[in-house]
Amino acid sequence: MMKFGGTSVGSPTRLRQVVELIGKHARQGPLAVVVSAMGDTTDWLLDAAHLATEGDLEGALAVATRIADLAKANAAALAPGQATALAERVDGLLAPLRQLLHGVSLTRECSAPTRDRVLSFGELVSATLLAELLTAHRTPATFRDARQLLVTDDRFGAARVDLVRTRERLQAARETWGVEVPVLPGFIAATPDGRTTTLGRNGSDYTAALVAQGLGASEVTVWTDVLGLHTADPELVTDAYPVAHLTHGEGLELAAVGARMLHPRTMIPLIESGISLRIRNTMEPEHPGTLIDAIGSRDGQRPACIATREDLALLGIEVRKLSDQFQLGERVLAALREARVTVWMTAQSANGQSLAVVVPRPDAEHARSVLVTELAQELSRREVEPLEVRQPVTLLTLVAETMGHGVNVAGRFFSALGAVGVNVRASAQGASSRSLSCVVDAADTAVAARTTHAAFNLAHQQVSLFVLGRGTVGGQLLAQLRAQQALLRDRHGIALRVVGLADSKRALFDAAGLTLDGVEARLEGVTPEAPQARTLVPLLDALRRLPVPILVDCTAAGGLEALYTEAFQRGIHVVAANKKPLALPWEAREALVDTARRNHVAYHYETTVASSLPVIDTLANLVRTGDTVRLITASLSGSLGFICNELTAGVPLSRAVRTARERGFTEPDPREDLSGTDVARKALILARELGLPLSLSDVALEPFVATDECASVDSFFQVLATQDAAYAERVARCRHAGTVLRYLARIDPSKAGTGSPVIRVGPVGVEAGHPAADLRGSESFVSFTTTRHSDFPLTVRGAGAGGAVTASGVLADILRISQTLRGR
Ligand SMILES: Nc1ncnc2c1ncn2[C@@H]1O[C@H](COP(=O)(O)OP(=O)(O)O)[C@@H](O)[C@H]1O
Ligand SMILES: N[C@@H](CC(=O)OP(=O)(O)O)C(=O)O
Repeated sequence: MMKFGGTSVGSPTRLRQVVELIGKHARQGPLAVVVSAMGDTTDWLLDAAHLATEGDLEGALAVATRIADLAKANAAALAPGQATALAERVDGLLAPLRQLLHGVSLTRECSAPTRDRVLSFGELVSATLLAELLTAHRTPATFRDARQLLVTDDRFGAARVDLVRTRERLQAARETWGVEVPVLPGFIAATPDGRTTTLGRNGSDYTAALVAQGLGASEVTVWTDVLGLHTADPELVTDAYPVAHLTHGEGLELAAVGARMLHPRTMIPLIESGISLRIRNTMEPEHPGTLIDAIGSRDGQRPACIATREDLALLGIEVRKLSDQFQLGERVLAALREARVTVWMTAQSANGQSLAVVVPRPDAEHARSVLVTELAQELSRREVEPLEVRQPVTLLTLVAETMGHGVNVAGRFFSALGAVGVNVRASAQGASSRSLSCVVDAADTAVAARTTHAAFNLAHQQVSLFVLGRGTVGGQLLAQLRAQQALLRDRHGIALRVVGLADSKRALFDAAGLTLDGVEARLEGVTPEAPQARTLVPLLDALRRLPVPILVDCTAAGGLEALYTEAFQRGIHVVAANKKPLALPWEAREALVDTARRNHVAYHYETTVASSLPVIDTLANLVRTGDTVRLITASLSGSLGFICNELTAGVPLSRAVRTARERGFTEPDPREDLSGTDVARKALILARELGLPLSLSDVALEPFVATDECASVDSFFQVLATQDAAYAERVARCRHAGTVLRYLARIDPSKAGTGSPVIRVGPVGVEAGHPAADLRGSESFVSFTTTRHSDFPLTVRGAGAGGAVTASGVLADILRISQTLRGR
């Protein structure tokens, strides 16, 4: 048995392949064919019915013409010599459809039986034409009307098949058929009195399974447009991959929870009769595709599949009174069964007091009114809360044969969803232990499918980065990512993907990941747009939907705290080298940190003090472990450290500053360093880690160079040159006194509340033996004198400035988030 889906017969190229495949297999042994409507014909027919109901007959007939044109074009391409005859055939077949649409437009009513009749024309046309085309290509074939073979009840739209009568008819028919290949329309059937019914969307697979069973076929091949059944819908999850071999049980579970590949009932006849099912790609017929049989995979490779069923509604029913007299679950399900509403999932609380039911969204209102009637008395006595309907929602299910044996499957499933901020509205685990289902909002479908799929199928943790700034730090970060990406993925299981890059005026974003080679030049090509922070907010909405989203702030810009807040509120982590948001007035800084905490996201800023040196984390650990910090002394400015060393070596001030700037040691605006403001900010960040509610105005600050009169960076350099001699003299005085000029910060928590400043920042002449005396180049140091480290202060020392080291610190912060998520 071969079944060809709409995707296989939608274009001449594919149809040609179908005719060839059938020809080849028909020569090898008896073969039967089931075919679906061409391309999207079924959707078009639904549109036509809708337009006619609205009274738009012209629109409805135009749709009918579109369907006819597609069929004629396909037929003409395959059998040019018979184009006219086949076109007439198509028109003849569709004439009753036009009459039907006419009728609907007059009555403005399209009942379920009428809708099924309208829908049947898609399959009728494609099966009739396929039989003709096969015959024209020397594979004798005959159209066999499924409506005379498949007997159903009268649940139009989702009819139930009378299996016994259907099997009898198929067996009897087979006796009368000749050697020609029978070509049957999928999806359609009829009631015992001959009224056309349909089996539900994607029902052709079910037709194929039933016909295979009735005719005694050994195998069913479903030909489609993908290389088999994938671990998830490949349209939603780009990383999904085809599964080679599944058990019938897994196939049944996937079908039951709504994997679009398989109609819910397809597996049953196959299991009953031990028929294997293959899913293959029409355009790649050599590829083995997916095999679903009684045995399943023998090589122990058992992928976990994610199925998504969309366009559903969740009905919530809650009993107020604690009592078991309602038998809520039984009554609700019986009422819905009676009303012929399909129930995709139910979840009942352990005490039976609340119940969630998932139904097709188009049936939601009907289901609600059925339940309101069923529970009318209880509702009027206010024993049951008013029914809640949430829609549209998606049923997301993890299916794996070995799930029952795995540890922490549910934990991984739900924490993956939680990590990307997806709310689980209801959940259920079947007794089979083969599946775990949950209901999520429709808007979360893609992100939920991608994250859960990755959590179970991918060896690596995906991380999505939105990088702000491409200056000294941002540029280096991109270079390091380029260099480390492959190693991090292959050796450490972390796949870092830069999805966004922005500077102060432009932004680039691609959810699939930006190619890092040449990305800066591409950003340059974007039309500038300002103000930046506001235009970035919509991109955060896209970022939050990606796995482990992190906003990486490599700028030194002010005012980004609003963007951080927006990020935190969307469940996005922030890694920042930017000190400014941390130097805001105490309350604003607290509010920012608190927003991150409340939204359970990380805000890492190790590089804001002494670049990549482990200062913040060291201090946080001292505090967390109950040590008391008595004094912090530090040389926190790599640039001022460098400048002091240059001055000591006899270099004039203005030249020393220029070199520091060129080497990337200073802030973009060197006045921030030379005024001492940058050091004051860093000292403030450290003091606040101790819980001291201080602000920048509390810092006793003596600048290294007064920068007040300089309106611009250029004028500042002019002023600097006039001070070269004074600074040379100052250094000489220090040398004379046996000291070295340094710019230090001192934090003394014991001064808190005394009126004396806790934080002092300024130039100091230090004597030999002081930890700052022999600092080289741009080296920084921070020393913590604590209760536990009282005799020998805990000292952190090393390169404390520069693009490359800062970027490596930023990368380390990013990795810290990724590793925590992997539980390492
Ligand atoms: N788990 C899955 N594996 C493969 N394809 C899937 C899966 N889930 C959804 N799909 C989608 O189903 C499509 C094929 O289904 P369908 O449109 O019904 O094809 P056909 O017309 O051939 O029956 C694929 O193109 C793919 O986008
Ligand atoms: N044409 C019907 C039946 C079907 O199964 O089609 P396909 O094989 O293209 O999924 C539908 O669209 O629902």
